[in-house]
Amino acid sequence: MSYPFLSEFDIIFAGGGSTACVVAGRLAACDPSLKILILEGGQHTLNKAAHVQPYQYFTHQAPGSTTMTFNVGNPSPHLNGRAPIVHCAHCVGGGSSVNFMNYTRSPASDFDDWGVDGWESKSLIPLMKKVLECAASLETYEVQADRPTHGYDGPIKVSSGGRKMSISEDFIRVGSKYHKRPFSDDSNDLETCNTYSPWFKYIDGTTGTRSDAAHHYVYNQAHNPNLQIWAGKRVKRVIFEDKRAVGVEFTNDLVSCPDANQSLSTVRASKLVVISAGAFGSPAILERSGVGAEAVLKQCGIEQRVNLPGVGENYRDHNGAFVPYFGGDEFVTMDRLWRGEESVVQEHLALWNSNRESLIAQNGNDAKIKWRPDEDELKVMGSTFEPRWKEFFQDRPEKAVAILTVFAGYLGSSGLPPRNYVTAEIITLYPVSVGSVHIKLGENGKEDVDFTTGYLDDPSDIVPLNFGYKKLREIYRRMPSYRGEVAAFHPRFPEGSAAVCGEVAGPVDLNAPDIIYTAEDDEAIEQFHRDNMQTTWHSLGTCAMKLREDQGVVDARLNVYGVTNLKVADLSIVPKNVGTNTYSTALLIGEKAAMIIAEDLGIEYRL
Ligand SMILES: Cc1cc2nc3c(=O)[nH]c(=O)nc-3n(C[C@H](O)[C@H](O)[C@H](O)COP(=O)(O)OP(=O)(O)OC[C@H]3O[C@@H](n4cnc5c(N)ncnc54)[C@H](O)[C@@H]3O)c2cc1C
Repeated sequence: MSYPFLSEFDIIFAGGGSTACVVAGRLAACDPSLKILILEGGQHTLNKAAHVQPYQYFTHQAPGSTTMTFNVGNPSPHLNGRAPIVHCAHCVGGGSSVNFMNYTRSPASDFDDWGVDGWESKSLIPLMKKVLECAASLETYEVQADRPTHGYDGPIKVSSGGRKMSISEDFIRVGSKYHKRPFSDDSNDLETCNTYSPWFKYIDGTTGTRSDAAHHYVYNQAHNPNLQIWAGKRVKRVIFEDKRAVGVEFTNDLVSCPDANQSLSTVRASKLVVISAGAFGSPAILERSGVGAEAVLKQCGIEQRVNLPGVGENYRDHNGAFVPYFGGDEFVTMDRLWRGEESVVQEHLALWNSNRESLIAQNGNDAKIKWRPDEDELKVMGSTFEPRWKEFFQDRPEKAVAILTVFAGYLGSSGLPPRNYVTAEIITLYPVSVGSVHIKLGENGKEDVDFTTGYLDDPSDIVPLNFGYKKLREIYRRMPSYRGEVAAFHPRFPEGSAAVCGEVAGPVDLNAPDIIYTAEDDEAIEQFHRDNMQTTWHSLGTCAMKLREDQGVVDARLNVYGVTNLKVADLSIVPKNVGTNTYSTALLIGEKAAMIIAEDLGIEYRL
């Protein structure tokens, strides 16, 4: 069948998020004559304050936001019947344009665990720092000089952000004393964990702006007419001639352009189609193109082109809980800015425009521990976690069970009274539970999503959350800014319990006894997490790079099995979870994908 193609490009990217921008930007820089098109469902982000000014990151989660897609999961008995909502980005630059900007890297061994040729840590580390003659590194690490695993000449800037938060300094000081863990100034060296450390950010230390993939890989090549971004365009499916991908079909995106017509257009790709629509978008495009499991396609009335039952399976995320506390009035938090108090915003904008030592270049989150339990903690965590500890963590000192941190400010959308808050956060890093994301035909005959998060399906997954709640509470109780718990957002402890929450005058002594929790209290914490645990926005794995017979979707060179001229490049290819906030992994996959594609197309890779 032949199609009336609108125009022709060498490479078309279906989706213009973090990874797509890296790949497209690198290829365009290597060969400016290459005709590249990025089709992105969301809108442009170029120089828009909500994307460029770091402090605004949480605005993207507001109800009605058009820069996010709100994916509603199926109700789960492990979440007390709740249907969890997992957001993903919907704008040029994808997650890199809306994320919290926390700079974290996984242990090098995570990549070795994938077991995929060419993706071992020894092949990937050179992409993070400049050791390859032909390539620049992906980051410029502004916080410390001469660190062997960091890069110093890449487009993505890593700094400590604007004005430092004293609450985070207290977290490191109190945490390391009370929790008896050492301090380290770099827990992102691909190995170190279990230390109290500063948490650096994807923020340019000179300009105070977000270091996203859109501005730093693609928008900065606006002089090249061969690199085009068409925003507000939703890719429906890949077009094939026999088994060869030759283009894509797209329409106006209903969220970005609600009034535009919904007619379909096609563009031709003479060399390659790269699906880069993230963990939700990429499997959906494959399934709409007839690549996937028979039952899924049949339910949607789509003719199967390639039987790939792994498409949409292997969904993974990290598990998070955000718990607010009252903070002392005399401490600096992000609350007044986040509430939009005009005088404070103007004051900090003026600072930002002059010397950048401003809260505009902050996310309120300057410290963390990548935590591993010690013997005593493991005893308290009990037998439900023991098998998981022994099988995965025990002999691997570089693998953390969770990240514990505090935000200086209330990170939530409930209208709390205007005062100072601190939010404690736990992110568990290698949950066992796995979910899936597929398209389905909704009751109205329109396409819908059939999304199972898998959250807390495995009994071991809730244990670190429960333990982390108690540990973070003990740490924060000892910090100078502590003024008690915002009870409505904590577990409902029974009346008379020593754990009952509420406002207090100030912190307890560093050596004060820990709160003793009864079995009933523990049950309240368990129920709290089943009712409230949430995504950490680290969705991945749904087009896994594995052997085809092992439910793989792409091979080690990112080719989709069973067809030609079609690759996937984004976090959906990650076969096993990574112990990190995932922007670093998306950047790395982008760098690696660019080299693979250049090699495939015979382009000299020199930057
Ligand atoms: C709210 C939030 C906070 C985060 N915080 C951090 C953090 O602090 N630190 C960190 O390291 N990581 C963080 N992350 C994670 C990180 O940003 C993501 O893991 C990463 O950006 C994913 O990259 P990707 O290329 O796989 O997908 P994305 O960047 O999500 O890109 C996919 C793109 O494809 C587009 N798309 C989807 N379907 C279609 C279609 N059919 N047609 C056209 N376009 C389509 C989407 O609109 C999107 O722009 C956060 C993510 C979010 C969402």
